[in-house]
Amino acid sequence: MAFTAGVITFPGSNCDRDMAVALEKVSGKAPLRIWHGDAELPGNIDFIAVPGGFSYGDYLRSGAMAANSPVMRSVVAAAERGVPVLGVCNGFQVLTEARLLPGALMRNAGIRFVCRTVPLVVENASSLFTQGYEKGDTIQIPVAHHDGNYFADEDVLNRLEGEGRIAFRYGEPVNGSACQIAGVLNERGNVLGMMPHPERAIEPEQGSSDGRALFQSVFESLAVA
Ligand SMILES: NC(=O)CC[C@H](N)C(=O)O
Repeated sequence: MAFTAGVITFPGSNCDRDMAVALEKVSGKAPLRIWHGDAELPGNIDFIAVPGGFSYGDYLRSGAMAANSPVMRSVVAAAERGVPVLGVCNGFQVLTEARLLPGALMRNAGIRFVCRTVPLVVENASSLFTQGYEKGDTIQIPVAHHDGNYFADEDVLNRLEGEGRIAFRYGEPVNGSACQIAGVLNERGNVLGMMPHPERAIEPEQGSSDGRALFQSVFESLAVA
């Protein structure tokens, strides 16, 4: 496919390569690798992935320092132009800290790092990221985080619910997230943040290939855009 995707790398990112491999496997084209200090994104960028990891060692708050890096000003501008942006795990934390998504990711309710494959229920199957699923599908996707406990005030939670912006919910208790929220969309629907890692569930050898449909959805939506 003729799309230009990009994967951002911050100091401490550790899922950027996995994300790049997943994007290449699904689209057939290697994404650009973009460094956090690059203030300019290529003008032809069609899709941006903000990957997981421990940017800046999770100091201050997970994602807080990365959200203030030069590249994020361009990511925010691209999101405002309608470019699809996916934040996974630490990427989700970065997107909330950059105010592209509402709410915050707090320390897991059980205090421990949670690392296992969990069931996710697809709540919105009409977004550009989730149109490859059916509403109500339960998919198996790995999580690996200590700050995945989604928090937002009641007004925000009601809005997210009412506007169909909860993309995924956990199918079982994982980290204490409000309303079991695992992934949320922005108002326009072109930014998705999720704690589980779809890039780690691309091929059966990984234990699940349920994440593949998410990337396929993005590339298919770019094809008709
Ligand atoms: N895998 C990750 O992206 C980890 C995210 C974050 N550093 C946390 O543990 O909450």
